[in-house]
Amino acid sequence: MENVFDYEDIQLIPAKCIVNSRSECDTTVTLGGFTFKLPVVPANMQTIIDEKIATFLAENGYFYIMHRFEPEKRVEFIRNMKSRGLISSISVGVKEDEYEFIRQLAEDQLVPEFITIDIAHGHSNAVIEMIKHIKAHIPQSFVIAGNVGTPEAVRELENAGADATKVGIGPGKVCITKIKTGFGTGGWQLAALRWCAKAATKPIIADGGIRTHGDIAKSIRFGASMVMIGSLFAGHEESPGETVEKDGKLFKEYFGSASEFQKGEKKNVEGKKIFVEHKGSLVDTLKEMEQDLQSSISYAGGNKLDAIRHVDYVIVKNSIFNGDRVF
Ligand SMILES: NC(=O)C1=CN([C@@H]2O[C@H](COP(=O)(O)OP(=O)(O)OC[C@H]3O[C@@H](n4cnc5c(N)ncnc54)[C@H](OP(=O)(O)O)[C@@H]3O)[C@@H](O)[C@H]2O)C=CC1
Ligand SMILES: Nc1nc2c(ncn2[C@@H]2O[C@H](COP(=O)(O)O)[C@@H](O)[C@H]2O)c(=O)[nH]1
Repeated sequence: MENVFDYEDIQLIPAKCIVNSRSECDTTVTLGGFTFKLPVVPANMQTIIDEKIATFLAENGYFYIMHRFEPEKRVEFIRNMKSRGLISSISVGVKEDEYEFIRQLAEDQLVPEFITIDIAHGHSNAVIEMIKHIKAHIPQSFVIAGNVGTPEAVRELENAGADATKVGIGPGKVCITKIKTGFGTGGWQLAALRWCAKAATKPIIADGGIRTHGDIAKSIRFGASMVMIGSLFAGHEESPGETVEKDGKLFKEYFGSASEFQKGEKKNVEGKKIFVEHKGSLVDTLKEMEQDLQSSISYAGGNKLDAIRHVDYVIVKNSIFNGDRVF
C-alpha cells in the first residue's frame, strides 16, 4: 500500500463557490431506494441508539440502524416501525439463532427494509453464508455487511450478495482491537476507505474514527456513501448510556460492543468504556452536522453532496490542528 494517511492528515482544497447561501446546499443521500437528510448514521451500539432514538430518526428523515444486543425485541421493533409507516433497519450476527430469526421473519412476511450483518471480522465465510441466507429468504431487504478493511473483502461480500459493505476495523473511539490484536485500519482508516472504495461497485459505509464534522466530508471525498459514527453521537440527553456527575460536570457512558460491559464477561474483549461530556440535545448535533456539511459542499464548489467527491486534497501529515485542541 502506498500513501497511507488518516483524517487528520488531509485537507480538502476549496473550489469556486456557486451558491449565494450555504442553505442552498443539499446534504441528502439515497441508499437502498430511500433518501435521507444526511449521509450519516449513528453507530448500531447500545449506548448510541435505542428504540426511541431510532423512531425519532426515522420520523425525521434520517437513516438509522438498530443494534442487535436485545435480540428478543427485534420482531416487535419491526412491527412497531411498520405500524407507524416507518423504515425498519435492524442488525444481526452470524450465530445459529440468527438463521432461525431470518427464517421466522420470512415466514411472518415481516421484511425489514435494511439488515446489517454486524461482526468484527466481516471478511469471513460466516458473513458470506449469512448474506446468502438473508437473500434466499428475504431478498427484498437491503443487506449491509461488515466490517471489513480490504478490497478483497469488499469484492467477496458484494459477490455474495451484499448491497453495501461497511469499512473499518479498529478505528473506533472505544476500540482496543488494534492494541489487543495488532490488526486493523486504526491510524489509516481514511486510506483504507479509499483503497476499498476503488474496488467497490456498491455503496460503502465508512465506520469509525470520525472525530470532527469535517471528517464526514473527507469520508465522502474518499468514497463513502454513508458514514457511521459512534463517539460524536454519544453523550446526548437522549443517549441510552448511564449519566454520571463528576466535579459538578455531567458525563455519559459510551462502551464498545465487544467490551466487558456489553458482553457481561471478560472473554475476547476488544472494546472499552469511556465517559464523554454531556452534549445537550441530539437534534442540535444533527442540525450542526447538516450546516457544517452544507458549508463543506459550498467549499467544494457545488450545491450537492456529490461535489465533495471531486475536490482535490493535500496531505498535511498531522499538522491540521497546529497543536490546538479540536474543540
Ligand atoms: N468495527 C470494529 O473494529 C469492531 C467491532 N466490534 C463490534 O463488537 C461486536 C461483537 O463483535 P463479534 O465479536 O464479531 O460478534 P459476536 O460475538 O457475535 O461473534 C460473531 C461470531 O464471529 C466469531 N468471531 C468473532 N471474532 C472473530 C475473529 N476475529 N475471527 C474468527 N471468528 C470470530 C465469534 O466466535 P468466537 O467469539 O468464538 O470467536 C462468533 O461466532 C459487534 O457489534 C462488532 O461490530 C468488535 C471488534 C472490532
Ligand atoms: N474494536 C472495536 N470496535 C468497536 C467496538 N464497538 C463498536 N466498535 C466500532 O466503533 C465504531 C464507532 O466508532 P467511533 O470512532 O465513531 O466512536 C462502531 O460503529 C463500530 O464499528 C468494540 O468493542 N471494539
